[in-house]
Amino acid sequence: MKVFFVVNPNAGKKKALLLWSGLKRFIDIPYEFAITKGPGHATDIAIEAVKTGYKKIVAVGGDGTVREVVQALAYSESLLGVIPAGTGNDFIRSVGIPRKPEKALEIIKNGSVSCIDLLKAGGNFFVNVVGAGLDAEVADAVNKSMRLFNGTITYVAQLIKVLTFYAPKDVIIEIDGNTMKRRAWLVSVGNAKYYGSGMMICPDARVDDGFLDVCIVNELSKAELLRFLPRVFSGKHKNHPAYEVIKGKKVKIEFTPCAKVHADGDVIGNTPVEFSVEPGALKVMTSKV
Ligand SMILES: Nc1ncnc2c1ncn2[C@@H]1O[C@H](COP(=O)(O)OP(=O)(O)OP(=O)(O)O)[C@@H](O)[C@H]1O
Repeated sequence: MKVFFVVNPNAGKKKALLLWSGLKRFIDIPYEFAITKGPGHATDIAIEAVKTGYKKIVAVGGDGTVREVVQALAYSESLLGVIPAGTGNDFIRSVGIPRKPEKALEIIKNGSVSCIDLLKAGGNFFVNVVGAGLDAEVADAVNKSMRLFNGTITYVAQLIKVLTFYAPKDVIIEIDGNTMKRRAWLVSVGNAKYYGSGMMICPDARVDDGFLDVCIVNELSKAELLRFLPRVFSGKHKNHPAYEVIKGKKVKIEFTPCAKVHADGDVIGNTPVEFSVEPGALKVMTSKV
């Protein structure tokens, strides 16, 4: 079965091409590849590869590259493979794809196939976590910042800046027709567990359970929030009284005043927003789920 690799040279702070050059000598199966030329190109390449009949399409990049390739593979018979070459690589953490490129290549050659769910919003598919509120506001500030320092320093600096003006907001959340009102810092909707380079915001989310995990960080003081957030890396935040999880298939979120919406850390608009789960919509080459 011939394999097609979609390589994003911009991924991993532009180190993905070097990684790909090193990996090529380990590929002892028939394959073709293409290098992306800019945002959105990975989707076009993957659509063409599916049309041409390739059954295994491999994203060589980070979560952004995976997302672009997934737009072409959702509900198709073609399998997604991933060679992690990005910065955060959050998707592979949830589906059992190894971090080391050579080991991830083994999965492409001999791995098993898992059917996983996708998140859908506004006609687009997402693999990890979407949501609205504080985290989207911080993601926006980070993406617009000069990024003079490493990821964590930039994130913490922007979080502190955002906290000078941002406060919890009233939110109406509708999950499968049931409406609830909260005052919350943020609402995350997880297909998978991780976003933001290893933050386990939805620790109980499973990519193959047919449900979304709606995770709410309810109102707490700024001082308590700053103690809460570091615990998200280990998942220990889930026992905090301000944290709440509800599983569902269709979710509507409406903040007052409106809040920014993110998908895997990229701002995609403002609330109100609707998300749904697409059960088993993607076939992935993996060692386990
Ligand atoms: N040739 C290119 N030049 C510039 N940008 C590109 C090119 N090809 C793709 N891109 C864009 O690069 C962006 C970053 O890719 P990706 O998310 O895979 O890497 P990353 O940000 O390093 O990893 P992660 O999302 O896991 O942190 C994507 O938004 C994609 O659209």
